[in-house]
Amino acid sequence: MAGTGVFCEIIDGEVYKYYSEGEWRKSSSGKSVSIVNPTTRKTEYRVQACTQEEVNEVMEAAKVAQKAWARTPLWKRAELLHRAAAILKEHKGPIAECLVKEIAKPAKDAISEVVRSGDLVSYTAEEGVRILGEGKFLVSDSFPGNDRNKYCLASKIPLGVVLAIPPFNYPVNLAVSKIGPALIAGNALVLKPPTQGAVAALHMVHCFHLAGFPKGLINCITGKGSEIGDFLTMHPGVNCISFTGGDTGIAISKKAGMIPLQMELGGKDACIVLEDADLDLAAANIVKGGFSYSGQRCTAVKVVLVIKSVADALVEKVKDKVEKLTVGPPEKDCDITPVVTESSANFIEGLVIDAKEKGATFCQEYRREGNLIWPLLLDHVRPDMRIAWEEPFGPVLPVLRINSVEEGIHHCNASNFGLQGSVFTRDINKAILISDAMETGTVQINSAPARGPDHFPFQGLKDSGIGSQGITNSINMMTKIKSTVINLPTSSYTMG
Ligand SMILES: NC(=O)C1=CN([C@@H]2O[C@H](COP(=O)(O)OP(=O)(O)OC[C@H]3O[C@@H](n4cnc5c(N)ncnc54)[C@H](OP(=O)(O)O)[C@@H]3O)[C@@H](O)[C@H]2O)C=CC1
Ligand SMILES: O=C(O)C(O)COP(=O)(O)O
Repeated sequence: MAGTGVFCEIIDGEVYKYYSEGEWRKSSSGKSVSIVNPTTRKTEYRVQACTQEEVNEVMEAAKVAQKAWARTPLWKRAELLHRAAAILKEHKGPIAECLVKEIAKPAKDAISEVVRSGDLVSYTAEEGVRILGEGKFLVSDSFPGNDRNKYCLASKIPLGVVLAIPPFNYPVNLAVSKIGPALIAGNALVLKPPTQGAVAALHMVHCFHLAGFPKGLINCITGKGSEIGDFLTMHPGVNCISFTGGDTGIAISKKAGMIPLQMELGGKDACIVLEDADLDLAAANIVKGGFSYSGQRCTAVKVVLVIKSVADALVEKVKDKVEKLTVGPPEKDCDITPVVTESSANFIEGLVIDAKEKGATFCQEYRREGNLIWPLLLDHVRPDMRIAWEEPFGPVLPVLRINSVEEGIHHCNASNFGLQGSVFTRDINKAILISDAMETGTVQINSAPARGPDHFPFQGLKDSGIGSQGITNSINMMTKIKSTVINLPTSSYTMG
């Protein structure tokens, strides 16, 4: 059970502690932030509302710990990460329990998130050993006018302190996807978990604590992003920010100093279905892509663009599958569970009402109880409706009927987002041309958008992000190149 057994030291009475200098502490603010269970809409947990002084302490501790960590052999860093991954998986039960209660993630998916996180950390350790264990050796005579008298040794060095800010929908997985790469590359880390999901994240941090990482190397500050966010992201002690979330990321990128930024933001992933598509395959992927975790994934299918001649058939197949989705509490492992907050449910409802007023066809009756919204397919959506462009982050999926592939590509590229897209066709040549034309970070051919497998590059264009994630890219992003040039008194040619 959460907060008990090996986790008993992370809680004080009713309030979870924050993690600083290798210890679980109570904030001197005397204030806490409540986490409301999306299903019961009652306070489930409380976390510390950390102060600016506590942020300063954590940054100072991280800076000191990083220096020693950078001198720790790479294989030892990897060994500790493997240990943390094993502990994380061993304690998947209580961590998943928090995900169910804090963010209403269906029970099975909650377990999968923790297991996937353990695997991610292990893979990161192995990949780090491979890619950080080698550098580049360059010689000068390949550039015009130079003799072979300079040898350049280029290697990857840590950045310093990485600030990691994940979103509510993957509070554990999108935290470790930042923590793992930061640590293997020799950085220290300050985590600011999302408020909804903070307790799951604190349990995950404790697994790193139990693995025996040095004091101060990993830290976790809790509190509302709107209150301590700016202080954290503009803190002079931060050398890199890795953020996943919504528009907040755009604001952060404008305020942050001259430091590397990794931003994974929103998406409006389009699914283009051509007349020659396997409609059963397309329908299955549209339902899985559009409705898993109730549509609260940045990579969810968020708009279907289907060629008119096959639209009736596709909509019918999707509708049949939507009607089979189970709706209810996450504890019962239902497909559709309550969305994360009441304000999120209100926002989704606003998009639905707008579509209704402008004449969209409702394939199901709209139904809502509290934060629970029944899955809804909206047909005959037109570009003048908000839902054609905005990201509901909920179980509501619009279908736009298109006359041509060009119209579909135009709609996709007119969006300010550019995360992923997908295309369904049996013609691989057409699929490649469409993929090239879509202004998105990834295009999936004959499958729904998805971030994983976690070692694949994952990036958004336009307002969907800066830089690229995926294990290898994140490790590289959290390092700098350092060159040492050996200047020889005379040119030297091997075997020359
Ligand atoms: N591209 C991707 O990989 C993903 C994108 N997303 C996008 O994220 C959005 C939903 O996630 P959500 O968690 O609500 O996103 P938010 O942008 O609201 O929050 C993300 C994180 O930022 C924190 N935060 C809030 N304000 C600040 C601030 N001023 N400074 C620093 N940090 C701050 C939040 O903390 P707190 O909770 O305390 O407010 C949370 O930890 C959707 O738009 C979705 O598309 C989500 C997942 C993945
Ligand atoms: O946070 C998200 O929504 C993602 O990064 C998507 O991850 P997924 O494709 O594995 O659900």
